[in-house]
Amino acid sequence: MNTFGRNFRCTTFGESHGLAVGVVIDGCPPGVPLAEADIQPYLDRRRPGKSPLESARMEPDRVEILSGVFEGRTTGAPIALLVRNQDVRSEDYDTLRDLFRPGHADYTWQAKYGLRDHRGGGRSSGRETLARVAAGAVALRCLAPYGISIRGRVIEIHGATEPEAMEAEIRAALKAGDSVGGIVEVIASGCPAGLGDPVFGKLDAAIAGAMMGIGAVKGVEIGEGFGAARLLGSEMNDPIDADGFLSNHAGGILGGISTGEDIVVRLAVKPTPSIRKIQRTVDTTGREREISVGGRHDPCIAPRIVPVAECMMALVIIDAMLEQAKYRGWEVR
Ligand SMILES: Cc1cc2nc3c(=O)[nH]c(=O)nc-3n(C[C@H](O)[C@H](O)[C@H](O)COP(=O)(O)O)c2cc1C
Ligand SMILES: C=C(O[C@@H]1CC(C(=O)O)=C[C@@H](OP(=O)(O)O)[C@H]1O)C(=O)O
Repeated sequence: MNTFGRNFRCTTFGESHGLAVGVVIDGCPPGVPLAEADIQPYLDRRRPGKSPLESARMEPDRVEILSGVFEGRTTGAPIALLVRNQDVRSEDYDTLRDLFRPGHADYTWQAKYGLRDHRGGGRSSGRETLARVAAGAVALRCLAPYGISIRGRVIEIHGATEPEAMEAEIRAALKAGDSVGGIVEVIASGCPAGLGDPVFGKLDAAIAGAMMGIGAVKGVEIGEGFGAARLLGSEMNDPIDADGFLSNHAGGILGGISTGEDIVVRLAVKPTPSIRKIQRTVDTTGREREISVGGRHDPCIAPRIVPVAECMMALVIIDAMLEQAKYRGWEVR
């Protein structure tokens, strides 16, 4: 499945070591002011090579708007956004042609398609997320007039919660040829009450699906999440008075519909699969082998996921806003 969304439909395309990665957005309302400069800052936050604690692949990730914008405004036609790959070094991946990396998608893509683009994981590479970020930036442009803002942050790395300790965990893993995971939190503020579509199109289900659809995400919780299982009803419920909700254990969603409070989501991000440390694996003939993975990799994916998760949240919310507009008659512009 390469398409996301019911109303604001995004189809991403491209491979990590192909010519380019991009997205076609169909369903963006007409008349939204949009320029490359509105999208580029989000891609700049996501791109690799910004610090020694992430992949050393140097990609400028300059976005080109190919269609759907005329005289600075969206036309209602499909918006095609393109980013050309510039620093692939595919030869570093030659040994992966016949070998499966433990923890990556190599084994399962081979099982599904009977072949795979082994260069940097092809489409299973986290590089595909640049297309989601470009689409999310357009969604955020649409949401801006409504006072909706979305912010993410890393709250834990390998058990550490203080910024310096988190960084030390990544450095230690890098030095050991290993990797670490972490927890990312995303909060959407300013969403109106009433977004989401019960029974099967619940807002929390849509958010969980969107977040789980990001590579390396192994868990999603909303509000109290797994902690809710350990609370009493009187602790979990959010009392209401004439001014609104007095707490937000629900994480901004009840009955699959937004309450108008902050929507609070946390993602568990696994340690990066591609590591230098030697591990056991098999080749495509089933022969047992050992592997130490080359190429340029993130020692920790959690910090890189922050802008991606923000943009996935934006895509879910614009989709829900456009759906709600059908019922309530207001326009998203
Ligand atoms: C932004 C981002 C960056 C990533 N960087 C790497 C990386 O450098 N090396 C790697 O092996 N996996 C990386 N991943 C994770 C793999 O793409 C992912 O683990 C793989 O596709 C298998 O999917 P799964 O972990 O969701 O099962 C990254 C993922 C994202 C979203
Ligand atoms: C290139 C990016 O991240 C990549 C995500 C990734 C992976 O396996 O997910 C592996 C590395 O690159 P390659 O696909 O060349 O192996 C990372 O550098 C990017 O985010 O733009």
